[in-house]
Amino acid sequence: MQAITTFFDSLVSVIKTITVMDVLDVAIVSYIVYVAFILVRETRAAQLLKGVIIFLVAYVLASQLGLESLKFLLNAILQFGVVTLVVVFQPEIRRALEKVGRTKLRSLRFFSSGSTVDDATRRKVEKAIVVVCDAADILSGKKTGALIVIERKTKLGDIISTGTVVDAEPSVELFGNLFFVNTPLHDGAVVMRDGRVCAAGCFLPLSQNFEISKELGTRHRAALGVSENSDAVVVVVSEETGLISVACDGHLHRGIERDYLQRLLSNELLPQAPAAEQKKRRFPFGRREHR
Ligand SMILES: Nc1ncnc2c1ncn2[C@@H]1O[C@H](COP(=O)(O)OP(=O)(O)OP(=O)(O)O)[C@@H](O)[C@H]1O
Repeated sequence: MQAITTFFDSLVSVIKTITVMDVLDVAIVSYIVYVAFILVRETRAAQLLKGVIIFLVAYVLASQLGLESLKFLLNAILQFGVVTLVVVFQPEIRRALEKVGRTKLRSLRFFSSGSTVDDATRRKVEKAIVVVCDAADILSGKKTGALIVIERKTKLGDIISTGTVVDAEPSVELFGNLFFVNTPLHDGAVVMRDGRVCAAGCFLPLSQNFEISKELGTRHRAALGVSENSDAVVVVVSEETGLISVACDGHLHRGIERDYLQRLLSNELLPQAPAAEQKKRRFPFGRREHR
């Protein structure tokens, strides 16, 4: 009984020393950990996170139990580990930092005041989405390979500069011409910006993801690559199978029907009303991922 009283006394005295700033401090750190977890949840960095936690637990145990050799070894790994992790996970770190950079205050729930895109831009994007879907459907039927990158907030100037500037209103005929086999611009990707076809024949970075299915060639790897390094949405039509796929946020969604493609692109590219935005999930019709 005496021990319990002493325990509660010391608990109360510890609680009394907690200030508002301590609570704020813990809340901020918890939020950062939560955001970091959300950012890495569906990337290969998630496995890394587990590895790091196991490593830290081993380090603490080694220190507590006085296992000096193990502690020395873990210490040595730790010294090189940080640099190695930064090099190996450079794409993930870059993407996470870009995501943080793209966060707008008003997109936080407290500041949310609805859509900021004017009606004219919205109509232009809506029209472009329909054209991209129609074109993808037709190219899919003809088994003509296509790669269409739709720029969002991350500017793709470095990718556009590898191709030829087109700057044209999108149309099914234009996409048909651009991807027609053996024409000068059919090799590479078309980049769209603000509802217009900005450039064609662009070279994209290939994905470094070693978990991608072996049956996927460089067109799909290029689509994934640009979606890993930016917030672009990429539509791919396979020359081999005619399948339509979409790469977004480092994920490839294969075998998509035209109508599903239109709903998906609308969800990703058109700002939602605040209430709808809260309900919105990425790829709301279920993940169709095949790697
Ligand atoms: N880094 C790249 N950037 C842009 N386009 C690329 C890139 N790599 C390949 N491509 C395009 O993909 C074409 C080659 O596709 P490949 O057959 O290797 O890929 P795939 O994923 O198997 O596609 P498909 O199913 O259409 O055959 C190239 O001719 C080129 O048009």
